[in-house]
Amino acid sequence: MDTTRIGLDPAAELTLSPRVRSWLRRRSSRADDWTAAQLAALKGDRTVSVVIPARDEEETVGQIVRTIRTALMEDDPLVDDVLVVDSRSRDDTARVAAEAGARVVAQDAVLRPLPGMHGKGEALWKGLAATSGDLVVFVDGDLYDFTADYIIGLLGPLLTDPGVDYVKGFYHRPLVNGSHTDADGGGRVTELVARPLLNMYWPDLAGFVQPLAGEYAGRREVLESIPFVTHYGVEVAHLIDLVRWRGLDALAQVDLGMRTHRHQSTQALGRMAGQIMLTVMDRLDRSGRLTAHQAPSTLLAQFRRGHALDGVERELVVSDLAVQERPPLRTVRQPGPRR
Ligand SMILES: O=c1ccn([C@@H]2O[C@H](COP(=O)(O)OP(=O)(O)O)[C@@H](O)[C@H]2O)c(=O)[nH]1
Ligand SMILES: O=C(O)[C@@H](COP(=O)(O)O)O[C@H]1O[C@H](CO)[C@@H](O)[C@H](O)[C@H]1O
Repeated sequence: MDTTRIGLDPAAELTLSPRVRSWLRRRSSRADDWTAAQLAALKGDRTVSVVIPARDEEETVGQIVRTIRTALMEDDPLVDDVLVVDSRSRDDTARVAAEAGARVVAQDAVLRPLPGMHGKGEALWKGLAATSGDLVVFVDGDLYDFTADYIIGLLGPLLTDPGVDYVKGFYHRPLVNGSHTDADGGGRVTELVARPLLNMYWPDLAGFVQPLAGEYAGRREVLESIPFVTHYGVEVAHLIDLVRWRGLDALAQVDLGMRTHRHQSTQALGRMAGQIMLTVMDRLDRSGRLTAHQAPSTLLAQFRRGHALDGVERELVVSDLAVQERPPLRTVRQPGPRR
């Protein structure tokens, strides 16, 4: 595409906007900028909850919980509560997490009079409801190389700068496929879907290295004031909603080094991508920037090896990608942390 067609001087160096470059300088940090002892001393009477959404994570959740308990509850009292939200697991996630020392709640047991919704965003919203920490840290339960530095890094800006409301982690994301590792092949939905869409419609968010990172933290009063999209739309919706409500400067990011996790299949990521696209289109529609004359279908037809179908040597798999949305938690119950 000819850059002049979109108003760019062909000779100009293509770079981030001055606002984003300034934000990068001021709002990026590293996990080793702080120590657990320093932050534990700075914490004062503020409390910290860690929420781990976990669906079928029996292989990894125990080590994550033990690491947090040992380093950040016993050695240095930085964390006050570790909650694993058992998200309809079909394995021993709940037992493994409890034996490792976590509090465990079943996703559908929280705020029970409400009918249950589905997916990761629901697990996170229920985890927020089932904890009381003034600061809340979200960590995926499928991480292979989790260290306490993830939590320390995410809490650093929140405990040292009252102007920061929400902190995203970033890291190198290898794609590990059996014996083969692509050093930067992870974050496939980030690179193929989320990053292009955010750059197109919310260029102020272009400085986030990992906009879909599953490790992030925020102030409770802020987290309880934003909606949680269900399934995998939750992360992209948080950034869009927060930058609009609190402004870019209330957001920060921290370098957590490296992240390896259990990878989903390409077709599973196709469903995730669809949920993220539906979430983005919803936000564009709400802001009047992309009014759909016809609502997008939420059905996704995928094909895999298997039974022949109508002359095609493939098995048809149709999924409904529809996402829902939990309202801000404070609209559902009394605001603020419950001691
Ligand atoms: O319905 C769900 C789907 C996912 N998860 C958890 O959310 C985290 C991230 O999900 P996943 O690993 O599937 O996403 P990916 O990291 O592959 O993008 C993991 O701890 C999952 O166990 C969950 O609690 N409920
Ligand atoms: O970043 C991504 O593209 C996806 C998939 O990562 P991989 O390609 O499996 O490394 O993973 C993230 O996206 C999800 C949706 O926001 C988050 O919920 C996950 O925590 C995060 O791992």
